[in-house]
Amino acid sequence: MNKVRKNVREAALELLETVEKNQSYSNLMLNSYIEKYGFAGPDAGLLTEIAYGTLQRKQTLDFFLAPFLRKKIETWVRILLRLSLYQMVYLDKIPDRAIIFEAVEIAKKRGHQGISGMVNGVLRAMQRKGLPSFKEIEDPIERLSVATSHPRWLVERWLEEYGYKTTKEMCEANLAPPVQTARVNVNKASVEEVVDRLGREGFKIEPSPVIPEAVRSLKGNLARSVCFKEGLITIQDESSMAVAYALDIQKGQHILDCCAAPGGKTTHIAEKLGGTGKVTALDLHPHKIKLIRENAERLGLSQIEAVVMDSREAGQHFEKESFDRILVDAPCSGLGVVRRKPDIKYVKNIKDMKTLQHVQLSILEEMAGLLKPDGIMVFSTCTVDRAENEGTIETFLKQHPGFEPYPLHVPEAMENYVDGYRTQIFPQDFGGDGFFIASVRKKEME
Ligand SMILES: C[S@@+](CC[C@H](N)C(=O)[O-])C[C@H]1O[C@@H](n2cnc3c(N)ncnc32)[C@H](O)[C@@H]1O
Repeated sequence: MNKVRKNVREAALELLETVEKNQSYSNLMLNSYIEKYGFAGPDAGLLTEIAYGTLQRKQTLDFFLAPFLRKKIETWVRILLRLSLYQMVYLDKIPDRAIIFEAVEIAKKRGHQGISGMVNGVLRAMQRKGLPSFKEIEDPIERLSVATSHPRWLVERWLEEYGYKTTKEMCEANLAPPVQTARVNVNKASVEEVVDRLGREGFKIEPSPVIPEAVRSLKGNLARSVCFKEGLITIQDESSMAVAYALDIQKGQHILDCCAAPGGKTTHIAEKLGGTGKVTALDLHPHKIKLIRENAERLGLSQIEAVVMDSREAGQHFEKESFDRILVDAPCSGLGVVRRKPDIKYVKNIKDMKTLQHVQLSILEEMAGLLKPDGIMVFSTCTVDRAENEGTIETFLKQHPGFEPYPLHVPEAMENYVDGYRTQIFPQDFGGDGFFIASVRKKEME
């Protein structure tokens, strides 16, 4: 099928308008735009850079623009100004005159002469007069919020929960693009073999300093590698890889992964079982269960059974106390992954977090009955929020005297981040996603 040719910046404008209007997730939208307009290579890279960068720095760009805008402007014009300014300030490969020329052409096509003149005038004035300084913002909380483009309520919440230094480092780390990492399927190849093979495929690879079975890609998208197609690797963040360690897996065990799609952790668990035991993977949605099955097949992991099920009803389908280990990788606010999904920081709110905590507790509650005595249950989220993380697991422990904290197992390089039975990983710690992991044990006699 012939794809409609589209200019990269016009596509970026369209994508950002859709994200803003529908509050839809930028990472999903990006893939569909790349597909829709048939972008590849440098064009796909530039679209990603402009769309993510503009979204990531939205508040900062609006602060820069404010003194140059005299009246209210339409949303698409604001987005066009933001994405042009993003390129002028943060990308050094494209000359300003080319950026302004393109912005004016898009404005002409989309609007009338007046709008294109205004876009031209604003961008040229910014070029001439320079940008306002963050030093003009007296309130330190507001300054951090604007300079790092994190909503004020979130900065205030993190300041209260983690203090100024950690919050500032986290907000800054959230602006840096993540390094792509992959987990080696050690049942099929060693890390050295995979590093060597990916190197020969043209990728720039180094072994992970944090996770023994992981590699980092300094150049190239590993999802396009032959190693990926042959099931030698899985694209996964390093923090996420720590979760399977927490389960303290022994060969032959039956493990339940009750919020499993797309199966990043399910497949890691199965790899750790090394062809023994069984993993039962649940998720709410049939299309997501399909992803788990596809991943299991690609990796050659036959001991995974994926089932569509609401894990809050799992007690009706499985025998009581029938699993050796249970993973609750719960639905969460996702504030640990804003580097990958910048829209999260603008759309989530405290109400969402309370609702999610309620869901998390209902899932943990249902799972409690399915775990064998002496079994271990791990609760994890990809968020950074004390109430949602520590709050949920502490509430669970209070409500379930038959459970106790179990010392958290992590790879050696992560031991410094552990606090007894739990860890809150920040994006600035070793470059992984913000993640929370806690492990609890069911006492022998409940
Ligand atoms: C954080 S994601 C899981 C990521 C996955 N563990 C991985 O590593 O690839 C949470 C998942 O939980 C699923 N989910 C949410 N509520 C659920 C429920 N009540 N029962 C089963 N799955 C649920 C969502 O569909 C989503 O796929």
